[in-house]
Amino acid sequence: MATLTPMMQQYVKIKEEAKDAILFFRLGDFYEIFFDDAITASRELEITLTGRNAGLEEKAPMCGVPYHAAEGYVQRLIEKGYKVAICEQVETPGESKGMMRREIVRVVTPGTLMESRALGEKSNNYLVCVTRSHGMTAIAACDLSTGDLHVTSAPESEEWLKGEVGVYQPVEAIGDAQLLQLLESQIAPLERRLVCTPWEKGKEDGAREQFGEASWARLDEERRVCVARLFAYLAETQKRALGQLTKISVYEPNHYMILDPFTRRNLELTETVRERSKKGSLLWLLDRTKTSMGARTLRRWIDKPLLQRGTIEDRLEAVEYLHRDLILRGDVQEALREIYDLERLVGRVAFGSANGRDLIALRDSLIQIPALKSVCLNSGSQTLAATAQRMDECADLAEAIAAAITDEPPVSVRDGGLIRKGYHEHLDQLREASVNGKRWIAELEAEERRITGIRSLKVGYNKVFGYYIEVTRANLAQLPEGRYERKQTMSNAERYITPELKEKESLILEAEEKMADLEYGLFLELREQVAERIPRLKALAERVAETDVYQAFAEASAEKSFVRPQLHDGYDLNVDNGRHPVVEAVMEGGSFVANATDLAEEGANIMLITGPNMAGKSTYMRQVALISIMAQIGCFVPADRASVPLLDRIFTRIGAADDLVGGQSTFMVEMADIQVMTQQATKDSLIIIDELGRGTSTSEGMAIAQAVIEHVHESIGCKALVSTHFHELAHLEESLPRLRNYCMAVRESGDKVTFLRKLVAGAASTSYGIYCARVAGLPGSIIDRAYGLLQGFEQAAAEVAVGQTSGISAPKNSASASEPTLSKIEDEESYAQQTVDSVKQTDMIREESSPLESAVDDTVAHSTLQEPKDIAAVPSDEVVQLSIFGDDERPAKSAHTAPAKEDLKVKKMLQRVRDVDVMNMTPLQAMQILNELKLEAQRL
Ligand SMILES: Nc1ncnc2c1ncn2[C@@H]1O[C@H](COP(=O)(O)OP(=O)(O)OP(=O)(O)O)[C@@H](O)[C@H]1O
Repeated sequence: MATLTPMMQQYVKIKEEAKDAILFFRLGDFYEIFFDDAITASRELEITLTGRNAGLEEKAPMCGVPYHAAEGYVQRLIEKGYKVAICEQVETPGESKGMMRREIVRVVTPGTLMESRALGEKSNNYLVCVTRSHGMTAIAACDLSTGDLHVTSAPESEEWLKGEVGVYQPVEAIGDAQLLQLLESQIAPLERRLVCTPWEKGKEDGAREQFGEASWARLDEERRVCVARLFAYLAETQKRALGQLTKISVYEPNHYMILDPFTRRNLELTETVRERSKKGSLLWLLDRTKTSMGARTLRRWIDKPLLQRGTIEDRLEAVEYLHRDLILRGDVQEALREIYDLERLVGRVAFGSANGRDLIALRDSLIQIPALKSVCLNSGSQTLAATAQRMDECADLAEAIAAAITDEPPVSVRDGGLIRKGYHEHLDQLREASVNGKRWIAELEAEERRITGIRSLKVGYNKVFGYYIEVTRANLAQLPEGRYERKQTMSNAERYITPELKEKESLILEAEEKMADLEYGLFLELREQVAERIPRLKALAERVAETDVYQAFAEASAEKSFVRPQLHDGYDLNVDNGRHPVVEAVMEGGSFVANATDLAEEGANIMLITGPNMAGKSTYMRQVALISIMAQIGCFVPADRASVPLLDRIFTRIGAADDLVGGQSTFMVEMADIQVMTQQATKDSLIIIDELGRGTSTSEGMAIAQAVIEHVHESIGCKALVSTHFHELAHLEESLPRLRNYCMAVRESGDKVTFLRKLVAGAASTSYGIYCARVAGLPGSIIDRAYGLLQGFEQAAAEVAVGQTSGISAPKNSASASEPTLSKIEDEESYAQQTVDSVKQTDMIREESSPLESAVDDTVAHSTLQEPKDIAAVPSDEVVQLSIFGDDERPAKSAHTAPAKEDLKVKKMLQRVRDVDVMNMTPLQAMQILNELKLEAQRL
């Protein structure tokens, strides 16, 4: 039987330690990859797959990458979701007999990347560990590149876990297999990608030692378990000291507003729903930070609005000073501009990869601190002064670096040229020796020419023979006897040496070698000094980042005319002329229409908003949520005045892009969300539901919507904004004392509808669905027919309503409540059956089209409708609700007889037309559906 070669035996043994990673096996100047790893890597990296004799009958598949270019390849594999184990030769050639020793020196994983090229400057790169112990679920989130480590825990709850992990947008997760499964199914589809590794090993002693007895003692049991596991994973993959991990930031979940992953996405806090880009998000709007640390902190703040009023007021106080004092703001910005990414610099120092340039960047950053500090101390703001007071200038370090490192050091730390003259006596002597030696040699040429009289004589150098004197063949006769020793014969010349030349040469070479070693040693010493100050530097970075966020808030607030919100511990939320900050920012010409909000414990706390598509309902509801979030992160808000309570949670159910998860239908997702909401919302929460109950048949949807609204009203008592297409729900205002109807005002003139974007009291009377269909270009005959049918339906519904109590009641039996309107229009049995079928089919069509409703494209659909030229110019008394069916506009009343089969088709068609939710579609989807409708219409 064939046996593996000794080297391949070594490979196989090492590969055992890194089964889930691609093993880069160092052989000379290459990392070689073998067997299945080679097949995967050659495919993913598009490199040639070859074979190597491994002692087996067939060659082992192999591919390789040069060691100096490995970083890029490793990165590409990591980006594709692989882990890479780096195996190095850990002894120099010839050190021992036989096979050279090799070991895995590091396993690179998505969550443990240190190479800055692969890391987003303005975002963290989190690895999370999730564990279950002592009846609790714990989360530890770590960014190894900055040394950030956050830990928290809560009584076991999947909802909580999903929400909390989502905050970190992790790229990698480890811990309990079961919890990871949950994350894989729930978080991974929302985040870019999540590499999960079940991990049971803990290293409590190691972690305790790392973070110190005192901070360990403060951790609850379940948090210790979690941190210990995370630490074990890091220790095992990184195989080196992790000096950047100095502090555990412990927090309690109830210190922050809870925002579940959907709410964060729906409100577009850090990225947009559709493109998933930062542009168009709240983060994008507010990011006026000058440093990467500031940018990362801003993102964290936006993801975690505060619940302690004192801390929020502190932030607002700093923002206020910076907001009103332009010069102060300018000075702070100026000082921040020159500060590099201290956190990542520190990370590289701890990791051992910081070079001379990193230390110079550190020096330059530290030099700015006194100026920043003094500006903040003299700002008048207590918050800024307190932050500045805690800024450790680390002046000793700045001086040490300035004294040691040259201004423009090379990238490499091993080849010299790093250390300043005058820093180290022996180094200076060596330099002197080298310089003198070189000068002596430079002078030698002239001297020998003079002595020999040979003008073409020259002194040269090559790697094999070192320095030599070269004389051309033609001049050999002129050489004085015995002066030189022949070393090398060339075709046209002879090369000679002299003992003195050799002496100088060894002096120079020795000096240069020693110099490089000495410089490297001195550099490492200095880097070690920096490493000792990592906790101080990290604390400084935190303060700088905070200051940066304050000035960013102030800058954005000044530019966008935001005002300082008044926070209070009560219930009521009052906003005068509130705006949606991002919609406003992207709209040209400042035409955003501001709207007020008044939600009061003693008055109305539920707003039921009706109105046609595109009227601005979603924008308004999101704006209320955003104003609260901005206030609770300590930023000014887009309004003329805002008095806001501390919300413990914002819950949104906005029908956009929410059916991404697990292929569930929109309706199922909606119901699951509502279930969570009913369980978790408290009186201090804000609930926002857009298009409640739209995923199912009209009557069932309406019934569910009513039941949910009643529950919010009666049992939860929180503030709620609910939009609905069901105008019929307006009657709830009569039975629910704390609910008020609102609608978005619309003005009609002739056959044009103008959206005024103004919120007014009262309910909307129509949804303008057919109007939208006309604007979308459906044939006139269909539109006329649709109006005729609609009139018939309305009449029939009115007749039916006469015999019923007002409004609809929660259905006791959904079967009986599922087809009230259509089935009652006709009494013919066969027609009733057809109608039931048609309703069912309509429902199916809705189900099918639900994914189309998952994305919002306002702009294209928007542009198909007439817009007001100048909204501000619309007199307020014109802001009234009119029926689109002005008598003169309405088509002649058609005789309403028992409908023929065609009518049924038209009804179905009409139903679809009414259901088309153009605003919630991408342009492509809208075009597709409109084409379909046109074709169908032509067939009719
Ligand atoms: N207050 C406002 N001032 C100016 N323009 C606005 C305002 N509110 C919304 N808009 C514009 O109208 C567009 C549609 O708004 P929005 O999506 O909120 O409508 P909607 O009533 O929720 O519609 P749908 O029911 O179809 O979802 C927005 O993209 C924005 O461009």
